[in-house]
Amino acid sequence: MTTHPDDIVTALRGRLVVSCQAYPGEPLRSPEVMAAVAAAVVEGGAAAVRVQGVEDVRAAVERVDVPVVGLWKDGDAGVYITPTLRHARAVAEAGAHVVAVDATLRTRQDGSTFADTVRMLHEEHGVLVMADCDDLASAVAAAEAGADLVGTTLAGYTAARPRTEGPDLELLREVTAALPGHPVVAEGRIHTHAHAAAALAAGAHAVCVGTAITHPTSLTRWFVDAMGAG
Ligand SMILES: CC(=O)N[C@H](C=O)[C@@H](O)[C@H](O)[C@H](O)COP(=O)(O)O
Repeated sequence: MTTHPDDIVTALRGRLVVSCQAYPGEPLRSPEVMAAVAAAVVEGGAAAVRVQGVEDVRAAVERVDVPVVGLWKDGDAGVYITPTLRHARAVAEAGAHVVAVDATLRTRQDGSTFADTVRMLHEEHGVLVMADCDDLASAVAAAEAGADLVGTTLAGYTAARPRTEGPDLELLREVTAALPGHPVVAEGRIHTHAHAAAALAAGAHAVCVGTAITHPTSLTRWFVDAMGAG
Protein backbone atom coordinates (compact mmCIF):
# COMPACT_ATOMS: atom_id res chain seq x y z
CA MET A 1 0.00 0.00 0.00
CA THR A 2 1.19 3.48 -0.80
CA THR A 3 1.55 5.71 2.24
CA HIS A 4 2.73 8.84 0.47
CA PRO A 5 0.17 11.56 1.29
CA ASP A 6 -0.42 12.61 -2.33
CA ASP A 7 -0.84 9.00 -3.39
CA ILE A 8 -3.43 8.38 -0.67
CA VAL A 9 -5.55 11.30 -1.89
CA THR A 10 -5.25 10.12 -5.49
CA ALA A 11 -6.12 6.56 -4.52
CA LEU A 12 -9.40 7.73 -3.01
CA ARG A 13 -10.68 9.50 -6.12
CA GLY A 14 -14.16 8.20 -6.98
CA ARG A 15 -13.88 5.51 -4.32
CA LEU A 16 -15.76 4.32 -1.26
CA VAL A 17 -14.45 4.78 2.27
CA VAL A 18 -16.21 2.68 4.89
CA SER A 19 -16.54 3.82 8.47
CA CYS A 20 -16.31 0.88 10.88
CA GLN A 21 -17.54 2.00 14.27
CA ALA A 22 -19.40 0.44 17.16
CA TYR A 23 -20.58 2.69 19.94
CA PRO A 24 -19.84 2.39 23.69
CA GLY A 25 -21.67 -0.55 25.25
CA GLU A 26 -22.63 -2.14 21.92
CA PRO A 27 -22.06 -5.87 21.31
CA LEU A 28 -19.53 -5.30 18.48
CA ARG A 29 -17.52 -2.73 20.43
CA SER A 30 -14.02 -4.26 20.39
CA PRO A 31 -10.89 -3.43 18.39
CA GLU A 32 -10.58 -7.01 17.11
CA VAL A 33 -14.17 -7.09 15.88
CA MET A 34 -13.88 -3.69 14.22
CA ALA A 35 -10.63 -4.76 12.54
CA ALA A 36 -12.44 -7.83 11.20
CA VAL A 37 -15.26 -5.62 9.92
CA ALA A 38 -12.62 -3.43 8.28
CA ALA A 39 -11.08 -6.47 6.59
CA ALA A 40 -14.53 -7.53 5.38
CA VAL A 41 -15.31 -4.17 3.78
CA VAL A 42 -11.90 -4.06 2.12
CA GLU A 43 -12.75 -7.42 0.53
CA GLY A 44 -15.84 -5.71 -0.84
CA GLY A 45 -13.84 -2.92 -2.44
CA ALA A 46 -13.49 -0.20 0.20
CA ALA A 47 -10.52 1.97 -0.73
CA ALA A 48 -9.99 3.09 2.88
CA VAL A 49 -11.55 2.57 6.26
CA ARG A 50 -12.49 5.07 8.92
CA VAL A 51 -11.99 3.82 12.46
CA GLN A 52 -12.71 5.28 15.89
CA GLY A 53 -10.49 4.92 18.96
CA VAL A 54 -6.77 4.48 19.42
CA GLU A 55 -6.96 0.70 19.93
CA ASP A 56 -9.24 0.24 16.94
CA VAL A 57 -6.89 2.29 14.77
CA ARG A 58 -3.94 0.16 15.86
CA ALA A 59 -5.86 -3.08 15.18
CA ALA A 60 -7.11 -1.90 11.77
CA VAL A 61 -3.67 -0.73 10.63
CA GLU A 62 -2.31 -4.21 11.42
CA ARG A 63 -5.19 -5.96 9.70
CA VAL A 64 -5.88 -4.12 6.44
CA ASP A 65 -3.74 -2.97 3.57
CA VAL A 66 -5.62 0.23 2.74
CA PRO A 67 -5.30 3.68 4.30
CA VAL A 68 -6.84 4.01 7.75
CA VAL A 69 -8.61 7.25 8.60
CA GLY A 70 -8.41 7.39 12.38
CA LEU A 71 -10.30 9.48 14.87
CA TRP A 72 -10.87 9.54 18.60
CA LYS A 73 -14.39 10.35 19.69
CA ASP A 74 -14.39 11.70 23.22
CA GLY A 75 -17.99 11.98 24.37
CA ASP A 76 -20.83 12.85 22.04
CA ALA A 77 -21.56 16.52 22.68
CA GLY A 78 -19.79 19.70 21.65
CA VAL A 79 -16.44 19.14 19.96
CA TYR A 80 -15.93 15.40 20.35
CA ILE A 81 -14.17 14.12 17.19
CA THR A 82 -10.43 14.23 17.96
CA PRO A 83 -11.10 17.36 20.02
CA THR A 84 -7.59 18.31 21.21
CA LEU A 85 -3.96 18.15 20.13
CA ARG A 86 -3.46 15.28 22.59
CA HIS A 87 -6.18 13.22 20.93
CA ALA A 88 -4.82 13.98 17.45
CA ARG A 89 -1.28 13.01 18.43
CA ALA A 90 -2.49 9.72 19.93
CA VAL A 91 -4.40 8.79 16.75
CA ALA A 92 -1.35 9.54 14.61
CA GLU A 93 0.90 7.55 16.95
CA ALA A 94 -1.49 4.60 16.65
CA GLY A 95 -0.60 4.49 12.96
CA ALA A 96 -3.49 6.25 11.22
CA HIS A 97 -2.56 7.42 7.73
CA VAL A 98 -5.18 10.15 7.91
CA VAL A 99 -6.37 11.77 11.14
CA ALA A 100 -9.96 13.01 11.12
CA VAL A 101 -10.50 16.06 13.29
CA ASP A 102 -13.50 18.25 14.17
CA ALA A 103 -13.06 21.30 11.97
CA THR A 104 -16.15 23.21 12.98
CA LEU A 105 -15.63 26.80 14.06
CA ARG A 106 -16.52 25.97 17.67
CA THR A 107 -14.11 26.48 20.57
CA ARG A 108 -11.96 23.46 21.36
CA GLN A 109 -11.41 22.13 24.88
CA ASP A 110 -7.66 22.80 24.91
CA GLY A 111 -7.80 26.23 23.26
CA SER A 112 -6.05 24.92 20.13
CA THR A 113 -7.36 25.72 16.67
CA PHE A 114 -7.96 23.37 13.76
CA ALA A 115 -5.02 25.06 12.02
CA ASP A 116 -2.77 24.26 15.00
CA THR A 117 -3.84 20.63 14.72
CA VAL A 118 -3.11 20.46 10.99
CA ARG A 119 0.32 22.02 11.50
CA MET A 120 1.22 19.60 14.31
CA LEU A 121 0.01 16.52 12.38
CA HIS A 122 1.83 17.54 9.20
CA GLU A 123 5.08 18.63 10.83
CA GLU A 124 5.43 16.07 13.62
CA HIS A 125 3.76 13.02 12.06
CA GLY A 126 3.64 13.50 8.30
CA VAL A 127 0.05 12.25 8.19
CA LEU A 128 -2.90 13.59 6.26
CA VAL A 129 -5.72 15.47 7.93
CA MET A 130 -9.40 15.06 7.21
CA ALA A 131 -11.53 18.01 8.32
CA ASP A 132 -14.91 17.02 9.70
CA CYS A 133 -16.98 20.09 8.82
CA ASP A 134 -20.55 21.20 9.48
CA ASP A 135 -21.08 24.03 7.00
CA LEU A 136 -19.56 25.98 4.13
CA ALA A 137 -17.64 28.41 6.35
CA SER A 138 -15.93 25.63 8.28
CA ALA A 139 -15.11 23.76 5.06
CA VAL A 140 -13.50 26.82 3.46
CA ALA A 141 -11.60 27.60 6.68
CA ALA A 142 -10.42 23.99 6.89
CA ALA A 143 -9.08 24.05 3.33
CA GLU A 144 -7.30 27.33 4.07
CA ALA A 145 -5.81 25.77 7.20
CA GLY A 146 -4.29 23.02 5.06
CA ALA A 147 -6.72 20.11 5.48
CA ASP A 148 -5.92 17.44 2.92
CA LEU A 149 -9.50 16.16 2.79
CA VAL A 150 -12.58 18.20 3.62
CA GLY A 151 -15.56 16.16 4.80
CA THR A 152 -19.23 17.00 5.33
CA THR A 153 -19.22 14.65 8.33
CA LEU A 154 -20.79 16.99 10.87
CA ALA A 155 -23.45 18.63 8.69
CA GLY A 156 -26.72 18.30 10.58
CA TYR A 157 -25.04 17.43 13.87
CA THR A 158 -24.41 21.01 15.04
CA ALA A 159 -26.53 24.15 15.10
CA ALA A 160 -25.08 25.21 11.74
CA ARG A 161 -27.47 23.31 9.48
CA PRO A 162 -30.68 21.30 9.79
CA ARG A 163 -30.32 17.51 9.73
CA THR A 164 -31.41 16.33 6.30
CA GLU A 165 -33.09 12.95 5.85
CA GLY A 166 -30.27 11.64 3.65
CA PRO A 167 -26.92 13.31 2.90
CA ASP A 168 -26.76 17.10 2.85
CA LEU A 169 -26.21 17.33 -0.91
CA GLU A 170 -26.90 21.05 -0.92
CA LEU A 171 -23.93 21.64 1.36
CA LEU A 172 -21.83 19.20 -0.65
CA ARG A 173 -22.55 21.16 -3.84
CA GLU A 174 -21.72 24.45 -2.11
CA VAL A 175 -18.44 23.09 -0.78
CA THR A 176 -17.28 21.51 -4.05
CA ALA A 177 -18.13 24.74 -5.88
CA ALA A 178 -16.26 26.87 -3.33
CA LEU A 179 -13.20 24.60 -3.29
CA PRO A 180 -12.57 23.58 -6.89
CA GLY A 181 -9.84 20.97 -7.11
CA HIS A 182 -9.83 20.36 -3.36
CA PRO A 183 -10.70 16.78 -2.35
CA VAL A 184 -14.09 16.81 -0.65
CA VAL A 185 -15.39 13.68 1.06
CA ALA A 186 -19.16 13.23 1.24
CA GLU A 187 -20.00 11.73 4.63
CA GLY A 188 -23.08 11.55 6.80
CA ARG A 189 -26.39 9.76 6.27
CA ILE A 190 -25.42 8.23 2.94
CA HIS A 191 -27.81 5.32 3.27
CA THR A 192 -28.43 4.11 -0.29
CA HIS A 193 -26.57 3.38 -3.53
CA ALA A 194 -28.43 6.34 -5.04
CA HIS A 195 -27.16 8.64 -2.27
CA ALA A 196 -23.58 7.56 -3.00
CA ALA A 197 -24.00 8.14 -6.73
CA ALA A 198 -25.59 11.55 -6.08
CA ALA A 199 -22.67 12.51 -3.87
CA LEU A 200 -20.18 11.69 -6.62
CA ALA A 201 -22.31 13.60 -9.12
CA ALA A 202 -22.26 16.58 -6.75
CA GLY A 203 -18.49 16.62 -7.03
CA ALA A 204 -17.34 14.50 -4.09
CA HIS A 205 -13.80 13.17 -4.41
CA ALA A 206 -14.77 10.15 -2.30
CA VAL A 207 -17.82 8.89 -0.46
CA CYS A 208 -17.73 7.66 3.14
CA VAL A 209 -20.48 5.35 4.37
CA GLY A 210 -20.77 4.07 7.92
CA THR A 211 -24.13 3.04 9.36
CA ALA A 212 -25.61 1.65 6.13
CA ILE A 213 -22.76 -0.85 5.81
CA THR A 214 -21.33 -1.52 9.26
CA HIS A 215 -23.98 -0.92 11.90
CA PRO A 216 -26.24 -3.99 12.05
CA THR A 217 -28.36 -2.67 14.89
CA SER A 218 -29.44 0.33 12.81
CA LEU A 219 -29.88 -1.77 9.68
CA THR A 220 -32.11 -4.19 11.56
CA ARG A 221 -34.08 -1.34 13.10
CA TRP A 222 -34.72 0.13 9.63
CA PHE A 223 -36.28 -3.17 8.52
CA VAL A 224 -38.22 -3.61 11.75
CA ASP A 225 -39.61 -0.09 11.55
CA ALA A 226 -40.54 -0.45 7.87
CA MET A 227 -42.39 -3.65 8.70
CA GLY A 228 -44.07 -2.13 11.74
CA ALA A 229 -42.69 -5.19 13.44
CA GLY A 230 -41.11 -3.62 16.52
C1 LIG B 1 -21.72 12.79 13.44
C2 LIG B 1 -20.72 11.74 13.82
O1 LIG B 1 -20.33 11.65 14.95
N1 LIG B 1 -20.29 10.94 12.81
C3 LIG B 1 -19.36 9.88 13.08
C4 LIG B 1 -18.05 10.18 12.56
O2 LIG B 1 -17.11 9.48 12.54
C5 LIG B 1 -19.91 8.51 12.82
O3 LIG B 1 -20.77 8.22 13.89
C6 LIG B 1 -20.67 8.25 11.50
O4 LIG B 1 -21.10 6.91 11.51
C7 LIG B 1 -19.83 8.49 10.26
O5 LIG B 1 -19.63 9.87 10.08
C8 LIG B 1 -20.47 7.95 8.96
O6 LIG B 1 -21.74 8.48 8.79
P1 LIG B 1 -23.02 7.54 8.57
O7 LIG B 1 -22.99 6.52 9.67
O8 LIG B 1 -24.20 8.44 8.65
O9 LIG B 1 -22.85 6.87 7.20
